[in-house]
Amino acid sequence: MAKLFRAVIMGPPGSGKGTISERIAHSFGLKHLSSGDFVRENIAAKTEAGVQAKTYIKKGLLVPDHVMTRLLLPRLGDDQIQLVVRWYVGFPRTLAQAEALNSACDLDVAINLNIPLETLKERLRHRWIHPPSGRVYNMCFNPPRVQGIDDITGEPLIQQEDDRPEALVARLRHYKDVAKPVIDFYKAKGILYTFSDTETDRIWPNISALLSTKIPAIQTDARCASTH
Ligand SMILES: Nc1nc2c(ncn2[C@@H]2O[C@H](COP(=O)(O)OP(=O)(O)O)[C@@H](O)[C@H]2O)c(=O)[nH]1
Ligand SMILES: Nc1ncnc2c1ncn2[C@@H]1O[C@H](COP(=O)(O)OP(=O)(O)O)[C@@H](O)[C@H]1O
Repeated sequence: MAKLFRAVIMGPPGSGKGTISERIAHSFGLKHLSSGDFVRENIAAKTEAGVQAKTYIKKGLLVPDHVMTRLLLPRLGDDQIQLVVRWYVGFPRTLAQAEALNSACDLDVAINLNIPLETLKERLRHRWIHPPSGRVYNMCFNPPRVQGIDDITGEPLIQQEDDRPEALVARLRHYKDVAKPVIDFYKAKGILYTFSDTETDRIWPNISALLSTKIPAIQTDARCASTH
């Protein structure tokens, strides 16, 4: 059986999970599953879970674990996401989710982004997204070519409801409380890699170097395993 590479990227809202995942997708050809995008798809499609999730997101709260795990666990084995590499963004976010994921599969790497609070607030004030694709822009860091318009499709960009300052402070405070046990969980497993900086451009080379050492080895194992 081919060995899968499985990784998660964790960090508070605005820490760069989406931005770094785009770079990983581009450099390593790995697709990812983003729990935030998935929640937003369910809200837009008005599924039962989406309707439930919306009430929490509007208040800047996490969606409860039983809703998240019911939504996401069936998708984690979805081969359309990736055959050899699975990359999860924004999940798990609580210890209960980490334990649920752990009983479904083993992870190889857990990346933890540690970014100062003031930097997060400043970034999210300027964040604009293209909901259908999940593409993220920042009016200072990576602005679209035309203000308010997605570069690829020409469709309008929006500011997310939960990036409003009232929801934001609650989200950032809550993140800190729930993330600590998850970080400790992965530290105890010996797979935690923490990156601290105010700039994605300074963090990215270190993440890229880490993945270069991990992914080829695992993909080589996978090729060997599949020939025996
Ligand atoms: N100024 C600045 N903005 C950044 C940097 N890295 C990411 N951003 C922007 O900050 C916002 C939050 O990043 P995002 O990847 O969406 O974070 P996530 O919530 O963790 O997925 C987005 O608007 C990004 O374009 C950076 O190094 N500097
Ligand atoms: N794993 C999760 N557990 C609980 N709620 C989640 C999870 N992933 C996403 N959400 C909900 O969806 C919202 C948007 O998620 P996301 O796009 O990852 O944004 P951010 O990292 O900026 O909070 C979160 O603020 C939260 O309410």
